[in-house]
Amino acid sequence: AALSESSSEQAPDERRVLPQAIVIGVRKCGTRALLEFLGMHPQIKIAPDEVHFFDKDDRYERGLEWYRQQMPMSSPGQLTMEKSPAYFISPTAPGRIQSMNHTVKLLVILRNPITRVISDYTQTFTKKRSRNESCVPIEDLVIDSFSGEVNLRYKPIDISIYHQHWARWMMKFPRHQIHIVDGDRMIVDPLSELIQVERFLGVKPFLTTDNFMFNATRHFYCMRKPGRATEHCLGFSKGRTHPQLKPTVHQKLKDFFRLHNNLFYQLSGREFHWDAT
Ligand SMILES: Nc1ncnc2c1ncn2[C@@H]1O[C@H](COP(=O)(O)OS(=O)(=O)O)[C@@H](OP(=O)(O)O)[C@H]1O
Repeated sequence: AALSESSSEQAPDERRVLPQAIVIGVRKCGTRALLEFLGMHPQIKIAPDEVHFFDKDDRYERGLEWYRQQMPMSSPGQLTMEKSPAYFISPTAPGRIQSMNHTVKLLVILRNPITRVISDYTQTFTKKRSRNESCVPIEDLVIDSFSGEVNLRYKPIDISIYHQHWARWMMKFPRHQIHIVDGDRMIVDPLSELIQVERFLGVKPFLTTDNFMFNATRHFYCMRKPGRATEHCLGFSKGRTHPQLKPTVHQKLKDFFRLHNNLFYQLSGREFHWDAT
C-alpha cells in the first residue's frame, strides 16, 4: 500500500477510505454488473475484488484498518464502494456494518428468486464440470426426493427466500438507507436502474445511454467507459446459459416462492412481479 500511495499516477489528495456505500448482495443477481457500471461514474471508486470483511470471521478479526487498505484510492468528493454478495445472508454482517458506520448507504440487487436459484446452480454445475466431477440435475436438488416438496436444505433455495434475510437488515438500518435495484430490469435496461442509484447515492447525474452498448453475441449490455474507444463486457462467468426446468418443478417452485415473495413485498414496501413469469 505504501508503494502505490506514493505512485506518480496518483493525485496529491488521494488516499484510501472506508466505503460510504456497500452492495450487500444478492449473489447471482447482478452484483458485479451493478458495481462495474457504477465504477464508470467519476465520483465513484470501486474495490476490484469482493472483500468479504463482514461475513468472514477471520477477515473481520483483521480489523478496520485492514479493510480500509482493501479499498481503492480516492479523492475527497468521491464515494468508495465495494460489493460482497454474502453480506446479505450473513447473520453478523448487518451489526458489524452498522458499528463501522451507521449512516453507510446500502444497495441490494434482487432478481426473480427462481432465476437466481437456477443461476446459482449453473455456477456450481459449470465449476464441477470443469473439474470432471459428476453433476446432479437441478430438479434433484431443488426438490426433496423423499417428501416431493421444495428442498429447504438446498442453499440456493434458502438464499432466494429474501424476506428472512431482509428482516435482519431492517433490525439494524432504517428503510431509507437501503436501495433496492431490480436485477431483472438491469439486464434489459441498465440505465434506468442506474439513474435511480445515482440519485440514492447523491452523486451528480452522469451515466447516459452512451455508456451502455448491447452486445448481440453476449446478449447483455457492455460498458463504454469514459475516454475508452472499445466496449468492455463482464467476464464469461457472467451470463451463462441456464438449464430449462421441468414445468412441474417450475410450478412447484412458483407455488413455494409466492408466499415468501409476498412477505418480502410487504416488508420492503417494494413490489416485483416475480410470480407472473
Ligand atoms: N451486463 C451484464 N453482463 C453480464 N451479466 C449480467 C449483466 N447484467 C446482469 N448480469 C447478470 O449477473 C449475473 C451474475 O450475478 P453476480 O455478479 O451477482 O454473481 S456473483 O454472485 O458475483 O457470482 C449473471 O447471471 P447468469 O446469467 O446466471 O450468469 C447475469 O445474468
